[in-house]
Amino acid sequence: MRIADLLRHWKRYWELYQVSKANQDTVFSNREIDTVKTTLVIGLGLIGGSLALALKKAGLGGHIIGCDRDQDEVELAISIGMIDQGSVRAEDWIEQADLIVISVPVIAMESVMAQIRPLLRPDTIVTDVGSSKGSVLASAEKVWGSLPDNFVLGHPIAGSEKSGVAAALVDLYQRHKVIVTPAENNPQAAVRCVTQMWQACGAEVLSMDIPHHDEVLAATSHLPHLLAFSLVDTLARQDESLEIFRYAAGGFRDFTRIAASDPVMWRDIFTANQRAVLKALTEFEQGLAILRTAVEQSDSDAMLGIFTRAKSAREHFSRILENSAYIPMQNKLIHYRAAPGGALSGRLRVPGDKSISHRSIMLGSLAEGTTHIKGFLEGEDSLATLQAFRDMGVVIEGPHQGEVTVHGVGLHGLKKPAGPLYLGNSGTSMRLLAGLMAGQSFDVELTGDASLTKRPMERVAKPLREMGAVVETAEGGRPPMLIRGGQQLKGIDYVMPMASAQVKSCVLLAGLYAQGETQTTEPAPTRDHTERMLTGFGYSVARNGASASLQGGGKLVASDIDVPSDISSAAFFMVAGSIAPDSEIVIEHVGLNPTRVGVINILKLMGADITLENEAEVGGEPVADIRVRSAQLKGIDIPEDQVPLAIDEFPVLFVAAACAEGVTRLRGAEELRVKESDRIQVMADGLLALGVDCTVVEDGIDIVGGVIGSGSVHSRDDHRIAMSFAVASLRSEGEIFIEDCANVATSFPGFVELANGAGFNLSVEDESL
Ligand SMILES: O=C(O)C1=C[C@@H](OP(=O)(O)O)[C@@H](O)[C@H](O)C1
Ligand SMILES: C=C(OP(=O)(O)O)C(=O)O
Repeated sequence: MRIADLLRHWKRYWELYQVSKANQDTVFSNREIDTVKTTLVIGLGLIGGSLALALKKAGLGGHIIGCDRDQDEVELAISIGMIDQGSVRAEDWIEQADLIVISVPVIAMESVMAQIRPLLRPDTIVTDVGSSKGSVLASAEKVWGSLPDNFVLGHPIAGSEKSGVAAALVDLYQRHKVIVTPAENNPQAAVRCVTQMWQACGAEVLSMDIPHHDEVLAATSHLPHLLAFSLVDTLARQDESLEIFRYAAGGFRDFTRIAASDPVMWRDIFTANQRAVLKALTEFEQGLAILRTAVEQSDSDAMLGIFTRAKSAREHFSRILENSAYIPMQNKLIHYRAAPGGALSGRLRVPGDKSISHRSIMLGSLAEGTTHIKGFLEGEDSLATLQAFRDMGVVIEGPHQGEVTVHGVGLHGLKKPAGPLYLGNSGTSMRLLAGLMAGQSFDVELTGDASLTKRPMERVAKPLREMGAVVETAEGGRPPMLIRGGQQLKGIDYVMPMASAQVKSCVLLAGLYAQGETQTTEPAPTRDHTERMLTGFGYSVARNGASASLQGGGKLVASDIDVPSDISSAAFFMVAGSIAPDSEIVIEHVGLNPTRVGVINILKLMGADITLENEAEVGGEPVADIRVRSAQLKGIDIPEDQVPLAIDEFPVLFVAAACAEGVTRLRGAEELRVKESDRIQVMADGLLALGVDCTVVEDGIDIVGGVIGSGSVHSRDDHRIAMSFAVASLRSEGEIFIEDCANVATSFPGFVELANGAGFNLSVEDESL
């Protein structure tokens, strides 16, 4: 199994976990576990013993009886209060048990089942703890002919290298996962009972089918154990006195801890899950052979590729476990509580520009040579782009404090990814990648989170099809997008129906792979980072008024990139510094590309006190420090030509409008309705909840400046909405509670710390699972 597959499995775990979590209330509305008066645990090892302890502690399972083939273990279990009664003869207790848990090694399951069978009441619920489910099912089928209705297979993933009653822990299952693998004939009530039993022990219960379970476990648990056993054994054989272990460093200890696990149990597991383990082992051997060749040939690129991919996968995996990665965004539940008031002061630097960060990875990957990037935005959106290129075989080092090194593979060097490219919350990633993927030789599927899945993709699919690409979308032109490889694209002259830099960039990037000239003409100027960066990478782009064009078939030459701070992130502090009384701040090194400065123009028209200092040009993009002082803002009619130049800044501009004297009118901004949320409606809902008078129209809004009250607002999956209401608190009468703010990490990691450092008063409430 490849790393990408593993990650997908873990992601699936989380999805399943979400489902099980969501079902939890329903599960607990029918408490089958409460009807259990007698529980029989057969096998008092670490797993069975810990279960008995946890059930006792939870006061569930009624009378707990424990059996073990070792009389001493039974006596010990009784003496420490782990069980109420017990013996070495399970058959003596079967008839009285309402719930039986078979927690013996998989190899012994069949004989225990044979013991149970003649005495089992039809209404008794049975479950097991075997770590390979196919073999347990096979044993049950051998004993009963088919799996009894009330036998629900399960597997707690909470092993340890220790075993026996003495090793049992009352909290072994706390925050551990248990997988149940229900069969079609299992009644809901039986599945619920087993689920409730594990949940009562503190476990998170997931559900999956048996073959899937066995493959996931073979790859994530059985294979690592096999390798640890083998490595230690190999080294031990090399040096009979075991002298070598004296010098063993932490790496050896970390890697081989699990080689101290119970040999008999593991022999049984490998016997029971033989097929899936061998499959995982074959894939591992293939991976190892590739690495071996890389080492033999001193192939530095190949080694770096493997190591950086593995490092990023491992970090990603850790973040999943810490519940902080973007992939399980839906699992993160963070709210902001914004206390009213505050004056801002000091100098601050917001993170790197998101649009430029995306493009630096894309062009760096497709260039010939190595691209060094500084100031890269380590936000989830640009990291999604980075991961997508790693998934297509590009070696990317970093990011380490904003530094990234991309080992370009050339325009035709990408490899087919092992699965769909997951782009999280990021519209830019999906639309720009769609253009690039249209020119590849392989098929690709582009997917994203719930918010991205609602966004329109037909706007890029249509011109791509005109170029000869084969693009499928889901209903209504939404993601996922399936892009078929191997098509010869031809250049088109595309007159864009909407002002969108993403559409323009998509078409131009597809144009790199097209025969002849590709031209875009936009109805209004939009950000031109693609055009600038292509030029910086040695690819000629002709620009003529609203049109940009390029010839297909050229090449990109690696170029170093210094990403300026993101004006879209700086905008929150521009508005904050303007509306908070007695404030003066400097936002350093902000990118001031003329196609992005609408927010400054609009705020100045409203009377903001904004001045630029230290103006310079870095890597083809103008930058400056922005000084902002408090000012009394006034309502204006926002000039329509500024709309595309400030497209991402409107949520926070609406907050400025709410603090201004008079009415601010916005028109020609229907594009706001198809961002991460419908930004017109969602902002209006929040402003109204805070007592601000506003009226929504199809393409804009009228906001009457006045008093911002207090209350609760919702981000609706949109980072910029969350941050905008945090800014509003600087002038609110009371506290603003902002629901669902984890998405802020897509564009502005560290927002809360930076804002509080400047004078905000935000606290974070974490309701993550
Ligand atoms: O090209 C880009 O990097 C972006 C273009 C804009 O989207 P549209 O092209 O949909 O307006 C903007 O909203 C987005 O945050 C980034
Ligand atoms: C619209 C935005 O981003 P994207 O389209 O990339 O999701 C944004 O960051 O405001």
